[in-house]
Amino acid sequence: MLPSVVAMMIRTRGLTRHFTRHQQTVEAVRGLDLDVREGELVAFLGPNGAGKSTTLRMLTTLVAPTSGTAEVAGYDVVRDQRDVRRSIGYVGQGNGAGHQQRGRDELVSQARAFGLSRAAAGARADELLEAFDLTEHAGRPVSTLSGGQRRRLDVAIGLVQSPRVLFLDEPSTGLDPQNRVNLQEQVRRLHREQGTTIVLTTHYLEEADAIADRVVVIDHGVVIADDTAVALRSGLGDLVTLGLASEADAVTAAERGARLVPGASVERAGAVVRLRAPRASEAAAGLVTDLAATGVAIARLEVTSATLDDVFLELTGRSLRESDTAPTLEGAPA
Ligand SMILES: Nc1ncnc2c1ncn2[C@@H]1O[C@H](COP(=O)(O)OP(=O)(O)OP(=O)(O)O)[C@@H](O)[C@H]1O
Repeated sequence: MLPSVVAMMIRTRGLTRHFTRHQQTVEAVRGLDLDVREGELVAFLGPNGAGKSTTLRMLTTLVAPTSGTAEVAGYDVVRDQRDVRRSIGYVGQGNGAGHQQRGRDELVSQARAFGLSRAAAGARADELLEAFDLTEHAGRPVSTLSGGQRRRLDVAIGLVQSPRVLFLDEPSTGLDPQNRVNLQEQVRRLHREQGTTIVLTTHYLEEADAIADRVVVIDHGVVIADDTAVALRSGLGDLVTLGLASEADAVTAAERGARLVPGASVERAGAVVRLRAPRASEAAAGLVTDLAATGVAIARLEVTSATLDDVFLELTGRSLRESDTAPTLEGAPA
């Protein structure tokens, strides 16, 4: 029996997975506590090897937890594997679609595998082809589709059984920027129109920012931040960079900035001053006027909002863009 109402669509407590190979242990996921409500669109963001895929594979019953618990749609991922699988769609990394099959046939056979009649399977396939702009390519063998079209077909296949939760593992990796944006739009539309709970993994900062209601930042198998992208970024504040005509002017600007911008952290390097503070952009105009009145000439002014990469840097001391290499078994954290 499918519980129609569950308090949380996903609930994990102390979810942990170790891998042991050649007598070395990697703690891929370490004590994950996570609650995802029905209808949320959540992105797991983290560098390669952070534990995102392993988390997804536990939630989709593909990998058993070493310890801890996880429930999906009200079902335990260890005890109620069949019910979990019936409630979810899962699109793994790479292409799941068979290469010689035609796109529409692939969708129909998946739908038939889930027990739909021939007519209902055909109707569902057509509906999904339409939703993912694939109708005109429906009769082509999957091997002839472009990377973006194939990925959209993968996501469509994950939706055949109208799952309560859709898991997407790095859906846009390997796609060019245009196809990536296109896929993101389709995912957001699916979420908006159908209200499907969606959990996806990504190591693209822009993707997490653009697509998700909520960003769970994972590093070395633990959650290091969990909030909306806006809240994560605004927690760090805006960055105001002032280029001054001389070092002496920069010293004055740093002093005035520290006084005039509430809660600012101020750094000076030569003739450049950087101020970071919540809503510093609003205080920037007042600072410019103040400095002009003091006779300090500003050669350059730049105001930028924090990015998710700044958030990751603040939390870990590493840039997500730079730390994007997979740790080896030897290099993994103990
Ligand atoms: N089957 C396995 N055997 C041994 N180690 C594994 C296995 N699967 C994952 N790992 C290790 O667990 C850690 C977490 O891997 P995981 O794939 O979950 O990270 P990820 O955040 O999804 O990375 P990516 O973005 O590269 O997919 C890595 O150090 C990885 O090498």
